[in-house]
Amino acid sequence: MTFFATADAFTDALHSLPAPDLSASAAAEARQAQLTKPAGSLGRLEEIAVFMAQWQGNPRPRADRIAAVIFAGNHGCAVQGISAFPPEVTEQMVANFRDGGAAINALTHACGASLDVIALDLNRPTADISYGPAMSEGECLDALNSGAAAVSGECDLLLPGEMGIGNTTPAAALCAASFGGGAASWVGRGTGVDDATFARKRHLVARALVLHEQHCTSAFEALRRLGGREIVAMAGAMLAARQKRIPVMLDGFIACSAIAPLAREVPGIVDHCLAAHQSGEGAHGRLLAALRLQPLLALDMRLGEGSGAAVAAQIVRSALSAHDRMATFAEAAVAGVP
Ligand SMILES: Cc1cc2ncn([C@H]3O[C@H](COP(=O)(O)O)[C@@H](O)[C@H]3O)c2cc1C
Ligand SMILES: O=C(O)c1cccnc1
Repeated sequence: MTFFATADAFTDALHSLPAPDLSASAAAEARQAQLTKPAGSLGRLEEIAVFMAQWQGNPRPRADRIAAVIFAGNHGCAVQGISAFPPEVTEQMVANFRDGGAAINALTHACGASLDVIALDLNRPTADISYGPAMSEGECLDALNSGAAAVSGECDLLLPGEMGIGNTTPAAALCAASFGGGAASWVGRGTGVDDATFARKRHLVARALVLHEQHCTSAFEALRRLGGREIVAMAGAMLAARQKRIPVMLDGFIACSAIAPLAREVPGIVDHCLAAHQSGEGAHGRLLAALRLQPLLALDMRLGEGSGAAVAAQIVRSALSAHDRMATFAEAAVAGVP
């Protein structure tokens, strides 16, 4: 199904985002004020309940149907040796996801989420971003549409994840093109690369920026030139979720890099997103700050796959359980504020 027929259609969608339902959030805030606890004592759990209410348009929001979707893609630049693992691991991990053996399988099981795995042309890597654009316009649109098509309307919370050996490199390039600072500010150790590989990554991103940075005048063009199919698909899924008012739990550095060019163009695109955690990838803290998001967790995870999002989804479930199940002062006959 085609959600974005052209680059302009994608840009138009980005510039006409639905607003939150403020009557639902006001009703949720009013309920929080009546629950049997001192005001504010559940801290950010209270904010999460109100956040979920305003996007679901429901003063008693639900987290029964949590959907994780992993997008997988391969990267032309991976042949330069920029990961601690070889590119064939992308496809092998897709098989592992389908067999149920990966971290994300265990973590979605723990939080009660469904898991879809969408492999995007794994035998056709993107072009090397240090030599030219990663994708043609048509290829970029295909990836955006694959992402958008993966978002079911029957979903309370979306957890976009990714798998793509080498993808911390295009992710760093997207961050630099979106927020400045150059390669040195954004390139990190990914799967745990040694010093020589780290230097190669920085060099590759610096070259890609020389080639593309001045042409990244729109979110679409940044995604097309510097992204990868799985990264672009996450961006498409995040935008489609917003169009359906489905809240999104952002995972680590790579998931956040997907929304970075969109946020540079329209900062409010992150309003329906929560940041699950601060990843161990060095630049993730800087990226969260640029997106103006406060992570829920800091567990030194640095995996991707949507793993941090699946852990943080349990916090959302806790927040909504308290919001829905607690008694009010009146119901419990507890003396409230005089
Ligand atoms: C076995 C394995 C499972 C993974 N699951 C996620 N990633 C993560 O590591 C990759 C990014 O790091 P880099 O840029 O250094 O290649 C992505 O595939 C990301 O999802 C994995 C990596 C490996 C090796
Ligand atoms: O934060 C992430 O998303 C991440 C970091 C390192 C490797 N893979 C993913």
